[in-house]
Amino acid sequence: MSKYLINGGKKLKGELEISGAKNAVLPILAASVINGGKSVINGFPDLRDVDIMIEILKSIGCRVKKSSKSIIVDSKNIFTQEIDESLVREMRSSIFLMGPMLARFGKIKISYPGGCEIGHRPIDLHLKGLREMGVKISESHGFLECSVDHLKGAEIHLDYPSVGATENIMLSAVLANGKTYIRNAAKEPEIVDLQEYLNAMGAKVNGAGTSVIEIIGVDSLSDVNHRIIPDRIVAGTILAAAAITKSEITITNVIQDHIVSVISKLKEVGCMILEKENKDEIKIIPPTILKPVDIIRTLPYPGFPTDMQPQFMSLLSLAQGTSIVTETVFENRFKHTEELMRMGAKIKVDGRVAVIKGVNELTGAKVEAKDLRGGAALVIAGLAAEGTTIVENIKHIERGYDKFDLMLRKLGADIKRID
Ligand SMILES: CC(=O)N[C@H]1[C@@H](OP(=O)(O)OP(=O)(O)OC[C@H]2O[C@@H](n3ccc(=O)[nH]c3=O)[C@H](O)[C@@H]2O)O[C@H](CO)[C@@H](O)[C@@H]1O
Ligand SMILES: C=C(OP(=O)(O)O)C(=O)O
Repeated sequence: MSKYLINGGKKLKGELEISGAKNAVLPILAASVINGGKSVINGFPDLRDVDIMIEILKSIGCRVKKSSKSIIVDSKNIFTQEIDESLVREMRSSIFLMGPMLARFGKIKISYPGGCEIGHRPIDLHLKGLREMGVKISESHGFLECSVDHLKGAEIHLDYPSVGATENIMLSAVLANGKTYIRNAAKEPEIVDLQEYLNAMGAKVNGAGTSVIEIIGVDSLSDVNHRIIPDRIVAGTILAAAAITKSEITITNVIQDHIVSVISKLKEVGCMILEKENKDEIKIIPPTILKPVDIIRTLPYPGFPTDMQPQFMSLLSLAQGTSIVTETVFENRFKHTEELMRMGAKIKVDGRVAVIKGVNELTGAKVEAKDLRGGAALVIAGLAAEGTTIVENIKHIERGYDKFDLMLRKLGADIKRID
């Protein structure tokens, strides 16, 4: 089991370029099966989840070439619509194959997906939307068997703006007969990136980034070349690492509009944020004393992202005063708190609310990553802690951060990956 060994207390410095977004590249890779041709995907992050998605694509007949610059997928010769169960269980995002496979072949057999245990994570909204487009779905022994003669456009209202359901419905609607409207759609930037990718292959999708998305079905799609947007969660994580270590750093390849809610909370803890004129660079100047925040409430975009909640818990553990964090998106996303407490943090959790009483210092300890962002939060805490921190089970962290140790070492951190 690999782990990170961190000697805390070192200041970070310098500049770091942010990688492409995991949550954009995963649905886009799944979407590459729709066109029956070539997709060239640039600016991708080199992650475990990306490799699993590539394995899935290869296992159904796609030719995939991954180099340091791009992933090229040729989906012409797909020979099966059954997705390997062991791969699907590795990663939640395998569910994104439903929409594209139904759009192209009218069928798919897939098991329920695995992934980080941050909540129950049902897929009822995905299935409801697909059923409204004419898909017949039978569920037995943990498998979903879906089929449709030809998808038909539909008016779909989501009870909750689910990111995955919005994307799966978009993906199935691009080749459907007629128009589809998704109302109460999720507005995350990764959905806008998916729209750009689909439209670049000839789809007609409008409105991504707002709560109503219109998709006009087309007959066929062509080859495509696309660059993935920067990862707003990696950007936020690095800014949080700078804040907790009181270090001035600059990040590049960041879209400031995508992290407004995170920047607003960094300002509340006392950080100065200098947004460079060319708009894809941010410099952070942290205060000498971190201030607590009254309220952080995770919400769908543009609200404060649930994927930044654990990292802020680490940060607020060292603030001078008491902060309150409410997790509204996932019901089980506080697993990192017990580990933070081993490092000296003072946190009380009651249901979906965590009360964090700032302490003067965190101390290095042996801790375990229980999920992706919770694991990143422990690394950040380790950077600021006195002494040595060992973060175990880092396979979770490597799902979402492209060489996290290297990234932090570039900024001067003392962190080593040990196999
Ligand atoms: C690959 C990807 O993009 N992952 C992101 C995506 O996950 P994901 O797409 O899974 O997140 P959703 O927006 O779907 O989930 C949000 C909430 O809706 C619930 N729900 C969702 C679907 C459904 O059919 N029924 C249902 O009840 C979930 O259990 C959860 O409580 O958005 C999350 C919320 O911003 C982020 O944390 C994840 O990083
Ligand atoms: C929960 C996350 O991702 P996923 O939906 O891939 O599990 C995340 O990125 O924090």
